Formats: sequence, C-alpha cells, structure tokens
Amino acid sequence: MVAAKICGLKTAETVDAAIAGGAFMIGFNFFARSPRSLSPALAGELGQRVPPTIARVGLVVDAGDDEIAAILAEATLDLLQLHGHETPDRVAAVKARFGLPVMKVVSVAEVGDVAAARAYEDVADRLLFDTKPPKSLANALPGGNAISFDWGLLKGAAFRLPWMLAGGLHAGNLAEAVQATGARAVDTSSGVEDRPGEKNVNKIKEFLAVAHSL
Ligand SMILES: O=C(O)c1ccccc1N[C@@H]1O[C@H](COP(=O)(O)O)[C@@H](O)[C@H]1O
Repeated sequence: MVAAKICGLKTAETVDAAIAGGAFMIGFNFFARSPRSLSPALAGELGQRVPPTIARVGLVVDAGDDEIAAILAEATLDLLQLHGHETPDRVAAVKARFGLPVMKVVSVAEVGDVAAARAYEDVADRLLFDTKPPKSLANALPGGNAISFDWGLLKGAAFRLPWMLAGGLHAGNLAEAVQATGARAVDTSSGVEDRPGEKNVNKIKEFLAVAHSL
C-alpha cells in the first residue's frame, strides 16, 4: 500500500471524498496565485471535517512569518508544506517559530536537484520531490503544473527522512511512477481535477484506490 496525499482541496465534498478514500494527508493551498488557493477561514472550517488520523497540510510558497501566523490564526494545521525557495535555515526558523513539522519541497529537473535534498535532512521532517517548473511554461506555478519529472533520477536514492513523490501523478501513471522511484508515499493535485482548481470526487477515489493497491 502506498500512502497518498490529495492536495488543493477547497470544498466539503472533495475533503469528504479524500477522507472516505483513505488519504493519509489532505492539503490546503494558501498560494494566492493558484487556482486551488483558499482562505485560512475556509481551510479552518474544512479542517474540522478531518479525523485526527489524517494530517491537515498547509501549502505555502516563500511565506513570511506574518503570513503563516495569519493562516494559523484561523486554520489548525498538522504540517507545513514549504513549496518555494526556502533555505535550510528558513525551514529551521519556521519549525522553531510555529512548532509544527515541516515538509520541504525539492524541485527536480536534473540529478543535482535530488542531491540538493540532503541539505534539508537535518532540519525538515519530510521531503517532497516535485517537478521544477519549466522556464518555457509561461506563468508556471511553483507546483501544480501537472508535469512529471524523470522518475529515474530518484531510482536507488535513499534519504534520512520520509519522502513523497509528486508532479503530474494521476491514476493512470501512478503504478509506473511508484515502480520507477520506489516511493511509498505520493501526492497529487491536478491529477484528480477536471480543470485547474476543480477537483473530481471520482478521480480522487480512483487515485486513492490505485495507491492502496500498490
Ligand atoms: O497546485 C498548485 O496550484 C500549487 C501552487 C503552488 C505550489 C504548489 C502547488 N501544487 C503542488 O504541486 C505538487 C504537484 O502538483 P500536481 O499533482 O502536478 O498538480 C503537489 O504537491 C501540489 O500540491
């Protein structure tokens, strides 16, 4: 069984689908430019539907302390996903200031990017490997672009922290991605949508069923 996180949820119906399907984490996106972003107040409300066995993850991108504090004032979160260019020192500072575990996203395009994850092994609680947004993609988001990276780059890699795979994952490519990387946890956002920001409960269900079959 591969553990799965469903990210970018912003309705009760889709949160309930992720819970019913057995997601081990659900993600709320606070990056304002994303079609998946929601207000801290709505995340707080939706988070109350989530049982304590499932982690509520808050996704932020290069957020300052004030922004994170404003989110946490309205939404109870169990984990912060830092999806920007946060340095190891910044990761350590966020953990110390807010007392929450941190998952650092490492953006991957080439083998050196995977090696760069080592710098976070002493400060983060988890790593998440996602596709580096291609320069050729106008208005690319820092993540959530439905693009996979070369999974072979992770083959045989071992880390001192639990890690997850993300980037363009959907029910149709999940088995191959897991086989290629050895990932035991995966994350998706656009792979369970009909269009950017619009999740489909059947796709959520299907993605989770495939993950749990692996
Ligand atoms: O989904 C977004 O809009 C987003 C915006 C800014 C940073 C990260 C974002 N999404 C995260 O990116 C990965 C991969 O997403 P996808 O499956 O390729 O759509 C995942 O962690 C998303 O939560």
